[in-house]
Amino acid sequence: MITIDSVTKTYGGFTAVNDVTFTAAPGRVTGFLGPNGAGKSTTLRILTGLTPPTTGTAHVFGRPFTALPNPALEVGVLLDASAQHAGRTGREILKVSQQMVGLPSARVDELLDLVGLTPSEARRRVRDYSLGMRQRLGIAHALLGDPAVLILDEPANGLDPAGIRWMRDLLRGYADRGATVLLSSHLLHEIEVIADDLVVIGNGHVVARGTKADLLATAGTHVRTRHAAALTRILSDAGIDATSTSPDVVRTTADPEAVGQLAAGAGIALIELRPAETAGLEEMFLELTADTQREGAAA
Ligand SMILES: Nc1ncnc2c1ncn2[C@@H]1O[C@H](COP(=O)(O)OP(=O)(O)OP(=O)(O)O)[C@@H](O)[C@H]1O
Repeated sequence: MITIDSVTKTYGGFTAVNDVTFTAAPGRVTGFLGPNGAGKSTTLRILTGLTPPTTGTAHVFGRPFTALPNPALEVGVLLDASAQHAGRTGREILKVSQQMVGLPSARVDELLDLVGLTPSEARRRVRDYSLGMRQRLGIAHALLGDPAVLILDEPANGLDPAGIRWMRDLLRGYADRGATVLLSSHLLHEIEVIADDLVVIGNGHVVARGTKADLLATAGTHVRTRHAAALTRILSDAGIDATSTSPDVVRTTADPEAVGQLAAGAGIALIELRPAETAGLEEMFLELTADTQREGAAA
């Protein structure tokens, strides 16, 4: 169980993480999403004791990470797959940790096998690893102590399609066996497929959190038109709840047929008209974080 309670982090006058609260529960994969610079890595660094919060608490199993007696046996962490000793071989990196944590030496081969690094790859120095191989080694390192909590920052980064599927199955298997899995990713499709719960962060604030099913099952109709403001006005005048969520998107509680008729009556051409529940994670993400998107900010 991971509990982040009212965590704020300021650097000088800049607030990187602002009153962030969420939990990640056992048996579930929690996806942590946000645009570049939203505060994901800072939150995960606070959670793993690398950065102190300015205020608030971040707990794993009810305690700060730094208070866990042998964290590697309880929490698997992958924050930066490139942050490994470049001059050591993959096997040596796992071996050092296996000895430090006090695990049987057979665990190293088990892990190499689990993450699909061959014996010859394991003998190569990490400086000669591809990004995907580093990522696999980083995942092996996180899983070494068979922890009940996994905290992974962009674990799919650099993996090929087969690798991404492998990782998805691996994390799903962990969660199904009762582990708490918290992962951040820019790969929204991956998160949409694997996550049970979502936390969306923008500009340091949590802008949405809940089960994926609840967050994606928004009732109503999604409309795209070059005349979003005019359509919103017409729907509102007809007593229908409608909001323009971005310059060319309108969300409304009316059904698609009613919206189509009102738009046709007003001579407004529609680009898209469909039930909102089919809207995917990408759309929800872009709408929720529209104010904080670099590209979207000027639109
Ligand atoms: N040590 C620091 N000093 C000053 N500002 C910092 C520091 N660390 C992070 N920040 C700022 O805090 C904000 C959040 O950064 P963070 O790395 O947490 O974002 P992120 O959501 O992980 O982004 P990305 O998806 O690009 O990795 C950014 O504006 C960043 O520049």
